[in-house]
Amino acid sequence: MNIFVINSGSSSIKYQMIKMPEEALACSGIVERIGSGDATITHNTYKDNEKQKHEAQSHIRNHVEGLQAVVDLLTDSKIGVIKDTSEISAVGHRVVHGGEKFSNISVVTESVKEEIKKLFPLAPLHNPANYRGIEVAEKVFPAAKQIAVFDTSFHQTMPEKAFRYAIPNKFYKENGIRAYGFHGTSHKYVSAKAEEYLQKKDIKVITLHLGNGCSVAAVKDGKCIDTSMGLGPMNGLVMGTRAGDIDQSIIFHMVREMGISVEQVNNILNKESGMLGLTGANDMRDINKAVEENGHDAVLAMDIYAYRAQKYIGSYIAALNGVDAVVFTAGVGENDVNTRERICSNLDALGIVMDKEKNRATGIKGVKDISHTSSKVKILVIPTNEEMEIARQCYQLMETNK
Ligand SMILES: Nc1ncnc2c1ncn2[C@@H]1O[C@H](COP(=O)(O)OP(=O)(O)O)[C@@H](O)[C@H]1O
Ligand SMILES: CC(=O)OP(=O)(O)O
Ligand SMILES: [Mg+2]
Repeated sequence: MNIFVINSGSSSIKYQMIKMPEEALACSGIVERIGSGDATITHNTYKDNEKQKHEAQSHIRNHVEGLQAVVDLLTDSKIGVIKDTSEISAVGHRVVHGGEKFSNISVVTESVKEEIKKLFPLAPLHNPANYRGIEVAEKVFPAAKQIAVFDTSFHQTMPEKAFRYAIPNKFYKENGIRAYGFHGTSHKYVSAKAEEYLQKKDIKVITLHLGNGCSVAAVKDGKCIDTSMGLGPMNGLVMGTRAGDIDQSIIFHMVREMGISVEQVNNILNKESGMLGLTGANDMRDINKAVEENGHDAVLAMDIYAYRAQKYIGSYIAALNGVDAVVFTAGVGENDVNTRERICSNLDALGIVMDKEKNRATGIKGVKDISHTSSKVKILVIPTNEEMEIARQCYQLMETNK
């Protein structure tokens, strides 16, 4: 069974086609800079685990044209992996916000789409793009079942003391204001991998998803008990362009005293803050370069980023009453040796000691154990695979609904 997984962003579409139950990746790719006039498609096909890269530049005005271009590659006479779109049984969509309605994956119906739409204000960078991805896929893959997999689902096991805010009850009861948490598909995937790697059940794991968006989760017996993101994917860790935790009075100060509109403040906190606001760059590769050149802003920004992560690790050790493993994942977590080293430094009192050489070792596929022999806690680098997790869940749903 072919499952096509879509992670639709505001100006990009990431996709993979996975054959299930073999879990064989047939192709993957990304359409970037949609609507800008110089959109690119990077499309990879896989044969005997060998990756072949095909790059194309194209005028792609919108998501419909983007996905249509991908379909042309999927069915291409030379590099195609299917003959017709009807060979795709299901399309799995990453949907970032599922609110309290969706603690599980869901076949897309008109009412599911309405619910996703209602959540636009809570995840303005993500849900509108995810919704558009669904609408486009319905046109491009009319024979396939459309399935939504929510970032929030994995966090629905959090106890009320973790997800409630200390604000008047009516805001929760009448307006659903609570912490939901995000990147759940990734936290679920890597925490399960940690269990598998340690060959131990019911372990306590702290998972750090450090990508463009960053979040940390405390996972006990495979269930999330707390996470750093809240009502929307804004708070918690310092991110590429998002501030993470701030004092709320900053917002009132900006609006009342500085005359900045609420909309602008939202934009500042979501798109102009985090590492971008502190250094002028949001990609850790550029910031690492600036650190090497002793740029003061870059060094300070790295310190702030790592210090925030350390504080969450400490508080989640308290929440879990101990920890067996700390897991790094996503673009920064998997690749940035300096950031991992900063985050794990000076945590020996908590039983966390990194082996710096193991941390810098390259060429290891799969799980990388970077803990020092003296470390009580395992420190693991585990590549996330949100698309595979989505494909697995879609396959299970298709099998049970047969
Ligand atoms: N080799 C690398 N070294 C350091 N950081 C990296 C490297 N590769 C990617 N990154 C970081 O990972 C980020 C992207 O992470 P990713 O998980 O792919 O994000 P998203 O899924 O949110 O787009 C980049 O912005 C960059 O900061
Ligand atoms: C929820 C979220 O922040 O997602 P991303 O990291 O893909 O931006
Ligand atoms: Mg991501």
